[in-house]
Amino acid sequence: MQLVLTAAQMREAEQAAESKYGMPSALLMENAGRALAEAARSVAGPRGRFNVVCGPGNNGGDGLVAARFLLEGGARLAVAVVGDRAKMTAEAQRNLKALEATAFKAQALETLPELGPEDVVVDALFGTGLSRAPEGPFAEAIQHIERWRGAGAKVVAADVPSGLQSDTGEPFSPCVEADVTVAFGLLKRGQVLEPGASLCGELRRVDIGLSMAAAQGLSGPVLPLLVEEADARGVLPPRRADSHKGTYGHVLGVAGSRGKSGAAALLARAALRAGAGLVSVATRAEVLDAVMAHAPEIMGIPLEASGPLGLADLEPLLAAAEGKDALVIGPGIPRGPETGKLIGELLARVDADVVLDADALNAVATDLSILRQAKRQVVLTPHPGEMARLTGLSTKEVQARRLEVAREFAMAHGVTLVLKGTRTLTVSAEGDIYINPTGNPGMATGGTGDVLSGICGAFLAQKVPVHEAIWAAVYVHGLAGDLAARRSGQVGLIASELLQGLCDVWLRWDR
Ligand SMILES: NC(=O)C1=CN([C@@H]2O[C@H](COP(=O)(O)OP(=O)(O)OC[C@H]3O[C@@H](n4cnc5c(N)ncnc54)[C@H](O)[C@@H]3O)[C@@H](O)[C@H]2O)[C@@H](O)CC1
Ligand SMILES: [K+]
Repeated sequence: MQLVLTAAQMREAEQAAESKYGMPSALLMENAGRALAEAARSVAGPRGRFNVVCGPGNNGGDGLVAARFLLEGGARLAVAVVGDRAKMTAEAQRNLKALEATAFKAQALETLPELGPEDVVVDALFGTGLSRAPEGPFAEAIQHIERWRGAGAKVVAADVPSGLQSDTGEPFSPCVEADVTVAFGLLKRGQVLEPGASLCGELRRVDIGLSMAAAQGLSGPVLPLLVEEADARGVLPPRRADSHKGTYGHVLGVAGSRGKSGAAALLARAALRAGAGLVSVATRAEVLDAVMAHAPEIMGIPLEASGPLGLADLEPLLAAAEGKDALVIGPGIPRGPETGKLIGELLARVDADVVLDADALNAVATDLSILRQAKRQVVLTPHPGEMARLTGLSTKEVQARRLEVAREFAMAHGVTLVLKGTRTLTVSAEGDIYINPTGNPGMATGGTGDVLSGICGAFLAQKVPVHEAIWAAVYVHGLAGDLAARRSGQVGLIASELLQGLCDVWLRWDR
């Protein structure tokens, strides 16, 4: 897991490094610039040359340090300092002086050489201190960088692609698009939230000597965590030689209806592929055969009442839930006026963790107080539209404040919340935020949500503690999509291919 900070928190950490731990910022900058030079070298061709574009702040200072190291290493390079030299920060000025202590001189932007495919641009115009849209010479500098990139040069950004807002991931216009972004010390929000994450290209975090203790007790918003592959890989307990199907838990899916039997099948098959020992599906009697036709491993429980799910289904569902380790309610269910009440009764009485998805979310939106009455853990997996219904906000408002909206809801209602979308967020009932890096736009297709709910159910049934089970399920789901897209392409990807993708995940992890 990687901590993700705001620009203000990053400044605070840097100040703490200096005042509490004796790491002067000049030394941090030296380390940052050196790592930046190494990254630039790593993407250059054998005869590559370097254009280093520096701004007035400490980001420019990093660029000047990098230039000094590149020069020392014998690289062919040109450096431009954009803006008024008199307004540069003291650290940047000092590094300009150190660079120009030799015969080497920084030059005007317009006089930098044109670049081609072997070459590299170091973008050190703005970092976390960017406060408004770049204009005048700064905008021109970004246009130069874009042109060189268009000609095939690689762009290596110092900390943040210049023009990107490091707290939100939203770009100003213009904004640099980088091939590699070297993140100094700790990650910033704009590097992991889209569209910022894409504008960063490959993100390489480097240590710059910032004491990790400096990241403790920072003020401001809670620090989200970026989930990494090693975290997700370690979550499922190893399969012991002497285990049996009971060891891996029994998932009950309450899902499907006429015309939507596939939702139940995807949920159930995903739960099986995610390692659940047994999977049962409770659904309207008339569609049970259709659901079970998808996989002989599924066990079926017919719900004999008719019409939308309601209180008439309560007793059969309570009986079906006996001895189950996790329930997944929602994909493809027939929703009616009593569905929310039914779910409330189940939450209060069933002795298993419950995942609510799809129409189950819409059903509980009218009375959220039932969430607090739950006997065990509750997990909600809304997409932004469902989140809007749950909160009474517009989808646009949800998307504009994803972290905050998700966290407020999870804490207010005591649930684990998965807010789907690019960079899906998982928020624990305690308010811890996990940002997911896996997945791709090919997964924006019907049924992928049903697969996710099945994976969540399977991990819970395998007794993984809820706070880990869910961010791990989200990670695995996205990775399954990434691996499946290698066969089908993003355009061709369909939800049932995520099931094979899940197997690819287990093979990749030797599980
Ligand atoms: N403070 C430290 O100890 C360290 C800082 N580091 C670097 O410092 C960066 C942050 O440095 P700064 O806070 O100096 O900020 P930046 O270097 O990102 O630039 C901000 C400067 O540009 C000005 N500015 C902001 N937006 C502008 C615009 N649109 N047009 C024209 N001028 C604009 C600001 O007034 C300020 O002078 C980090 O991203 C990182 O690269 C690293 O060297 C590591 C150590
Ligand atoms: K930059």
